[in-house]
Amino acid sequence: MLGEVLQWEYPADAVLSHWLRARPHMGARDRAEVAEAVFDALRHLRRYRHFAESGSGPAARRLAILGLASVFSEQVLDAALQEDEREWLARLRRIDPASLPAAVRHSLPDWLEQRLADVPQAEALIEALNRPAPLDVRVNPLKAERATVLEALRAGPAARYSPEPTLHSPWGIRLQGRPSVNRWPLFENGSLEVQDEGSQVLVALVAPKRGEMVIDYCAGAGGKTLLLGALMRSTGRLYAFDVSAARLARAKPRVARSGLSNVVPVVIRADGDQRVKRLAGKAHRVLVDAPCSGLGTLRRNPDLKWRQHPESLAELCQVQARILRQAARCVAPGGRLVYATCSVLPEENENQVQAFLAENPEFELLEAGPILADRCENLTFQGPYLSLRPDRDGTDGFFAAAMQRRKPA
Ligand SMILES: C[S@@+](CC[C@H](N)C(=O)[O-])C[C@H]1O[C@@H](n2cnc3c(N)ncnc32)[C@H](O)[C@@H]1O
Repeated sequence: MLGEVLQWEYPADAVLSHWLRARPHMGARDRAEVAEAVFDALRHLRRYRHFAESGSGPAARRLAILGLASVFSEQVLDAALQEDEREWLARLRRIDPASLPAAVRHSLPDWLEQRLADVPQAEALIEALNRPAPLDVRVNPLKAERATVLEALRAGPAARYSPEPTLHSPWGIRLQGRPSVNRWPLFENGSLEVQDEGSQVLVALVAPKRGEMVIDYCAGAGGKTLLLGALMRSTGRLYAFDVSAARLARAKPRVARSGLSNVVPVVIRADGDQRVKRLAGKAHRVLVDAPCSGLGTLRRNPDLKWRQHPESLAELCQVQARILRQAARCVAPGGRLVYATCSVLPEENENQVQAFLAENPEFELLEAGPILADRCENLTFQGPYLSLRPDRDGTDGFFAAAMQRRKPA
């Protein structure tokens, strides 16, 4: 299966789910261990490939052994290996990672190692992106209170996942391990959704109010739509736009579970969409959760660093600029435009916002800190943007900028 993942034809989690679905009799623990080993191999692929050069036998087996070494104790794994494999692994265990070149140690392609070097405290960020993430869920404020849900989780079988309130988001609960949240009654009745804490904070920056007209311009499967709608207390109108009908379709059951009645999903065209044109200058808030490299989510999607390349990134940057320009036209005078990504690269983030503001003087940048002060505690701000990082904030990497269309004088 690792061999198939390494063809890069499909995202790793899709290959893994397909493989696991074909093995219905495999136990929950075995499934979790296979998933962990595959993701570990993807996280550390460059380092493991460097190590695998010294072994013998099929390369995918050597990579799999290195992934499994992160899951099983030395004793358990060694018992399943051949003599030469045991000796090879023992030799590797003695290598000091600090002796390896940085890009090999960090398991990054050269181009990405160079781009990340410009980000402040790059080493800490890269190390955090190379570690597995906990799972964050969000309480649906329309249906439940965080304290009540937390109490219920701690009193039931979910207690083994050590539920804790998230530090920054007032709606989040952090779980350790790999719980199957989608089978929990609180999930089925719409009280809980899976959503990274960073994504929750980003919605707080949009801060929609009751009765407003709001557009989630790149709504996808509705991760942020659901919280936007709940903050509007299911009033007003919340357009969920996306060019992908398949992604929007995945939002449908989630909206149904959440109890929201203000969401209007619309499949739009990338250019010249008439529905978008009709909304020119009308929306109080527009969120652009732009398609991006996703490099801020490497903890959960480690294959992204191997699936992206400088050309795909340059293309994404052009798409981002175009979507931002189009979405901005929908913002009413005095209304708010939020541009967000789950990337940590300046070219997808600050640089996009600066270029947009230079071209569109009718928009001004707002300070994210004061907007978030009443809802989200313990956040660090350096400048006007919201920037979240796994090493500092414990969330995936996110960026967001809030802008306002000036009212005519
Ligand atoms: C980062 S994802 C959105 C994730 C979603 N907001 C969430 O929180 O779950 C970006 C989305 O932008 C959509 N997209 C790509 N090009 C677009 C365009 N020109 N206009 C609107 N949406 C677009 C993609 O289909 C994708 O669903």
